[in-house]
Amino acid sequence: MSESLQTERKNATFNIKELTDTLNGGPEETRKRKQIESLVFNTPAFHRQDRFQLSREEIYDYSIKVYGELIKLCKKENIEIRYDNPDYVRLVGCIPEEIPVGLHVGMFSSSISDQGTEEQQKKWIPLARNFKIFGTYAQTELAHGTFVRGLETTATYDESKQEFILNSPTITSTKWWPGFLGRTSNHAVIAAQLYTKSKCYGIHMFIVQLRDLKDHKPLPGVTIGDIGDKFGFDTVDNGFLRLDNVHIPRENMLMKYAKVTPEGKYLPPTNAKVAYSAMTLIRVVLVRGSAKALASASTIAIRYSAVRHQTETAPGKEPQVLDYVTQQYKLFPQLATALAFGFAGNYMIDTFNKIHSEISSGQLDALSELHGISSGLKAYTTDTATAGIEVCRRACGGHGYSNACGIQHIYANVLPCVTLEGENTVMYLQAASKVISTIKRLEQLRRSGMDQDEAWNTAGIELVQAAKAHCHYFIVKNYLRSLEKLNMTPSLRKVMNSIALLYGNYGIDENAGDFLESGFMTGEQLNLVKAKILQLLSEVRRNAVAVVDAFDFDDKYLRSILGAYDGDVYNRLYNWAKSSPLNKTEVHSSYTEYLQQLLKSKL
Ligand SMILES: CC(C)(COP(=O)(O)OP(=O)(O)OC[C@H]1O[C@@H](n2cnc3c(N)ncnc32)[C@H](O)[C@@H]1OP(=O)(O)O)[C@@H](O)C(=O)NCCC(=O)NCCSC(=O)CCCC(=O)O
Ligand SMILES: Cc1cc2nc3c(=O)[nH]c(=O)nc-3n(C[C@H](O)[C@H](O)[C@H](O)COP(=O)(O)OP(=O)(O)OC[C@H]3O[C@@H](n4cnc5c(N)ncnc54)[C@H](O)[C@@H]3O)c2cc1C
Repeated sequence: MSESLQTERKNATFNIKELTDTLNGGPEETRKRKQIESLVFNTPAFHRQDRFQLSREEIYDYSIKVYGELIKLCKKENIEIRYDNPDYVRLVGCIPEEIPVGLHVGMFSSSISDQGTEEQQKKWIPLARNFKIFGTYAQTELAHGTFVRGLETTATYDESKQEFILNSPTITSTKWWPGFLGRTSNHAVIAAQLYTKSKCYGIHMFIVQLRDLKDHKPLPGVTIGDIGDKFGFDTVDNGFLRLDNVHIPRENMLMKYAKVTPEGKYLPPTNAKVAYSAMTLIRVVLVRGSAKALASASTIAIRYSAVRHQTETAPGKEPQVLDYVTQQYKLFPQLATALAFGFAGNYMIDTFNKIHSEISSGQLDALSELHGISSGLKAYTTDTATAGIEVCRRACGGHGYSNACGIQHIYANVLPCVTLEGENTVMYLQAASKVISTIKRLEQLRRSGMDQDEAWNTAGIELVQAAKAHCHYFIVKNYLRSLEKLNMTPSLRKVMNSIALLYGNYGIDENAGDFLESGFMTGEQLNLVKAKILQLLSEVRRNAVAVVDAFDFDDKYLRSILGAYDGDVYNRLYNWAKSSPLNKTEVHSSYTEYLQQLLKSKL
């Protein structure tokens, strides 16, 4: 155990277990979480020491093995695999890999339970829940992702056979990106333009079988595969799919809201946007996911900064890098942001569950509001978390560039979230319409003679800025309100208040121009904010390691040599390097192949 970390933990002014329980929702919640997590951390199949030295194919193979182990574990422990089952959420939450269950449960099954009729749910949900089928959610195409109304895949109703014919009419209509589509899934919920009696009724959702359940071979008319290597998400076979007049029964159209009768008559839904519900759920989940990812990166960087000593500030005195104010200014706002986003994630899940039950009972009024806030917060938290995670990685210096750091994999897994489930710029624009000052700008542009679309596009930059400000304001307000509601001992409350004040003041400092431009604050007041930040950094310094300890991430989840709980960084780093496949032999074969000839040649 690193002496520096021991001292940090001894100096803490609050009880770490109390904060862990507070963040988990109480001691009983902590107990349940740790009990469930121990199932994963004590199962060797879920962990590979050489995970970051595998090829793409080996990594995919490993992810499918983990998928199978997870399903077996859930069956053995009688944990129902539903996105609204807390034990299931705890279980998948401690597996730091993207595995197929996420899309199968979070989008494929949830689309059917949200938009399928009773009969359709009775037929398909048990098959999905018992993993008799593996599903994904195939909406995005090669040429369209954001513009859902512009998707080109067609579903044409054939009255004589009472079937839909699914077709990819152009190369650009090829489904492209859906997770676990390329090799894993044998079914998909597919978004397609519905045609009946030669009329188009827009995007609707259809259950389509893609592969044979006996030998997993693609069915006739189905061309399917992996889209190739990516920036990250290397466990995921994001796929492509082309459909050549694939016939499905009429009953495979999700018909809780919109319907097509056997005679081919289209019956519209009360709200066309209910078809988009699966996207909203994932956006809500991504808010909490961003918080967890930033908390993980903060844990690694702050522990490492407490262990790392660098540069003499006085003869013979080499301080911890965590004592440098610049290091504190990098890391403590990330820690504060992770806490703020955690509270925002809790709010979003509670709000989603409340509105979701209203929507399920047919009350659709709050759908638009839920869409606006979930889109805005998804964009704001994923943008901010990815940037903050990279700040944490850089704060680890040279070792931050080694895969032994562990932050790279957190970053690579969060980075696509700024695009998937709605490209962030476009998502901001879904919350901006609620911000008054921007509306005034739009009205001014309209008065100048522009039409709505032109005015909207011209005001786009301000719209996005307004949406970011709106989300930031919401997160600060929710953070303070959440702290007020929590029972905490005075010592813990003092620490949490300092961190919350740091988050608020840091946000003002980061956006000082907006506060000056709007006349909301003067230069003098902004200087007070800067002074307050310095004071808060020194307050947080004493407890920073203890606060990240309270997140209670197991070393097996963090997979970080720099951020391990015992802080034994240098021995671990040396052993990790020695285990690298490149060091298997004293002399690498390339020597005899190439270098030796070079040495001998008469160049
Ligand atoms: C861009 C918009 C938001 C709007 O598109 P548009 O063509 O401009 O307009 P529209 O379709 O006629 O809609 C305008 C209207 O529809 C509303 N709306 C839009 N989306 C939703 C929603 N989700 N819930 C509830 N309401 C929604 C909007 O608020 C508009 O309402 P309004 O007419 O103003 O009252 C929408 O199409 C959209 O969400 N695009 C992003 C596509 C997306 O998120 N794709 C995700 C694919 S699945 C995925 O990435 C999974 C990754 C998971 C993983 O890998 O783990
Ligand atoms: C790792 C990963 C996993 C994914 N998984 C799935 C999945 O499981 N299922 C699925 O269906 N899809 C999936 N997707 C696709 C994802 O949902 C889309 O990529 C995403 O919705 C963005 O759409 P796009 O790619 O068309 O980007 P585009 O919209 O083409 O974005 C390109 C640029 O255009 C800008 N832009 C576009 N429209 C507007 C506008 N109206 N106003 C202003 N600017 C605009 C954007 O801001 C962006 O800067 C996945 C993608 C990734 C990266």
